[in-house]
Amino acid sequence: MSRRTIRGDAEKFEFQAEVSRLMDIIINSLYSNKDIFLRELISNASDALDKIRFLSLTDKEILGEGDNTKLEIQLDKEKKILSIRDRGIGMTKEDLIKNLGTIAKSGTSAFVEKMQSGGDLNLIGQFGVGFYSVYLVADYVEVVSKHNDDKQYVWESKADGSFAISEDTWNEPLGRGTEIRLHVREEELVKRYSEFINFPIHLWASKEIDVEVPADETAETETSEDEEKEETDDEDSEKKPKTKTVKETTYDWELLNDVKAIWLRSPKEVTDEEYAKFYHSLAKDFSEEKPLSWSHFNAEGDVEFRAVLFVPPKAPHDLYESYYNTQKSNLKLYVRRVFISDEFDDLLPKYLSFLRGLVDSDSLPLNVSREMLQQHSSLKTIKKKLIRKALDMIRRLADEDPDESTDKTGILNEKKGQYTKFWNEFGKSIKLGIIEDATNRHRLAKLLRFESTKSDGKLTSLDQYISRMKSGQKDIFYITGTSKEQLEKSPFLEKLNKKNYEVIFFTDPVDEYLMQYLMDYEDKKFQNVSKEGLSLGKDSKSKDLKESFKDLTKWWKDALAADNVDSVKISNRLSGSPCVVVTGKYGWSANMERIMQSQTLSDSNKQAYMKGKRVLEINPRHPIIKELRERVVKDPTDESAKQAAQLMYQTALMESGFMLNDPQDFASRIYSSVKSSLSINPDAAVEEDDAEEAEAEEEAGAVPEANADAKPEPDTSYLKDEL
Ligand SMILES: Nc1ncnc2c1ncn2[C@@H]1O[C@H](COP(=O)(O)OP(=O)(O)OP(=O)(O)O)[C@@H](O)[C@H]1O
Repeated sequence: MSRRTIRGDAEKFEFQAEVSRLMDIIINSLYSNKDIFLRELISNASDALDKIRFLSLTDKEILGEGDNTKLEIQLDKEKKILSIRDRGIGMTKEDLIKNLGTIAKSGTSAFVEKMQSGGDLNLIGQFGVGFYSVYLVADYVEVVSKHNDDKQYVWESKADGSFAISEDTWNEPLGRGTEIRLHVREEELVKRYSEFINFPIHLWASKEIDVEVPADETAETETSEDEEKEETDDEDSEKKPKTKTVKETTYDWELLNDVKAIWLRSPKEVTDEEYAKFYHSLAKDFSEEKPLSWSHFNAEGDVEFRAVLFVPPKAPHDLYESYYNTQKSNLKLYVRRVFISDEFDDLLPKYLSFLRGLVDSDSLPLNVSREMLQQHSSLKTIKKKLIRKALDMIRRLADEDPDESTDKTGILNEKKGQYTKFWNEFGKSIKLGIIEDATNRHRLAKLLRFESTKSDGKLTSLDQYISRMKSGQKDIFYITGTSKEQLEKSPFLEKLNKKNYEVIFFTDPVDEYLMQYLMDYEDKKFQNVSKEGLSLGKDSKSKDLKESFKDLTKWWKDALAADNVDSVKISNRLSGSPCVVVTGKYGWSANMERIMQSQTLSDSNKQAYMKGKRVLEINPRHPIIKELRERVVKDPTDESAKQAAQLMYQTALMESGFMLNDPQDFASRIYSSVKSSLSINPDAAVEEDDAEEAEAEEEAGAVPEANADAKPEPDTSYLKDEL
């Protein structure tokens, strides 16, 4: 029995606020692709069937008897009610309250936000709130559910901020499972989305069939003249009993899908289109975009398994949010064709958690608990092979991309630019891989891309860098900072650019961590050009220069005693700038210091320790430096030389990417320098303004406006946890 009003005696509940907002958006949406609700419901039904099948592995009784043992989905439609029934695990009263309304998942508000900024409703399943898409087509929904541990209940809602639950005493008992009844606004129904669901889906459908019935008198008189003529021509026909064919409507369950397991087929027989469709149903990603790549293979030997891995076309919205805190793998594990879990975190390392796919193994036992399975020794082997295959697949993406090849003869094709696309979506994962996976570090480093002083605005690789190295160049040079534009102007690049050395730009905060782990590549060491140890070949004059600036460097070091400067040296990296501040080889770079200071929770003791030493490097050919040397040699107590030296140091700190400890001190030094260049008396005071003072007193009582544009702190929590 169905109705369109909420039962009066039902227990009423309010939807959690975010859920209610989400439903408002959905019910008022003008989205035309409304049939997505069906795939969400079929996918939920399939999940519920997976759950009961998994439980039945250890407890056969759980499936019950008769029809209850049939793991299937049924679609039925009468007038304006569409119902989808599964014999899955079902929901208890508490499940109904929690799952369908009162507990907002993390995806709820993320999805609401996305929708408010014009996001695509099609992505609803990826945010874990697919159920609510039923309100795209229905204005009243009933969920009848029976779980083995509870009685049968009905959940109902008109998406008006509340829902109601009643014990079900009027519907036919379901035995076990869930029936969702949609009271649809318009009549619509579809057959898609059922492909790749591993349970049979039956549709209660009407069929027109031809039936032979005896022809009666009236029928005969209605025959057309032509037919009559034919009949009289054909002598024999007159002797047969007269019958005619009429159309009759019958109802029956029609099987919609052919429950095939794509991974069991030979990769040669599966078309690209089938892989793309399989990916879409696996990832609940129903955008038009195809996966970037896939790998379908059969591993033999001690441990046997089949697997299909996909690189999605886009990174999920929360890929790097709390990267170190969540256990999330996107691989489905099957044992001998039976779905076991999609929460197995030990199949792939974290950094590859962006991959989608499934593994089906014959080498794992079926009748053990998930925990026991997690310990099984074969898993290690599976994981190792999966990583190899995944990295091969990513490498292939690069190899097949004509943009990646140095040989420019490659013809235009659809693979063009695909590695850049991959890199923009998942590059950070490759970097995290280099940090986390020592065994595959070299393989992952091959996949690394970056811009450099010679990459011409494009991405380039370490192999390409090496192929361009100057003869005699031993190290791979790089610099870190916030943007390429800022780094291009850095004084650290002056000499390197002049001498035509290539320097890599690393501008992602994670790059600083990356370079602590990536020490060398193909026997070449990495050298941060803002750190000590930069060698650009022998300079024959360096010894003499050092000697001739000894007075200045010693004097300057003493003058900066309070500033923690380790030494003052002649620089080999400067051309146009007078000086620069270099950090020690093993301490933090200026960029790293800035990153650490912006992290609210970072430990200040550790900061002081890691800051490492600072070296002021001076350009012996620069006129200011030459002048300073002369003055210092003449009179080491020269006050204006001291002032200038301090100001030069602070300016160099800034230019080298450091944050100043005391910006006020710096500003007042600049102002006195401006005064002297304008020939103003250094003691000249600022005039008083009576009118301004009076105004200031008046305004003191006013409430200041809140700053609505205040920018939130960047989220670097995933990095915090790394340390
Ligand atoms: N047919 C069903 N049988 C049993 N439980 C169900 C069924 N449909 C929904 N549920 C429960 O309700 C929850 C919410 O469903 P919803 O579709 O909104 O999210 P989800 O299934 O977790 O994610 P997704 O949207 O990706 O399918 C599910 O997690 C499940 O616990």
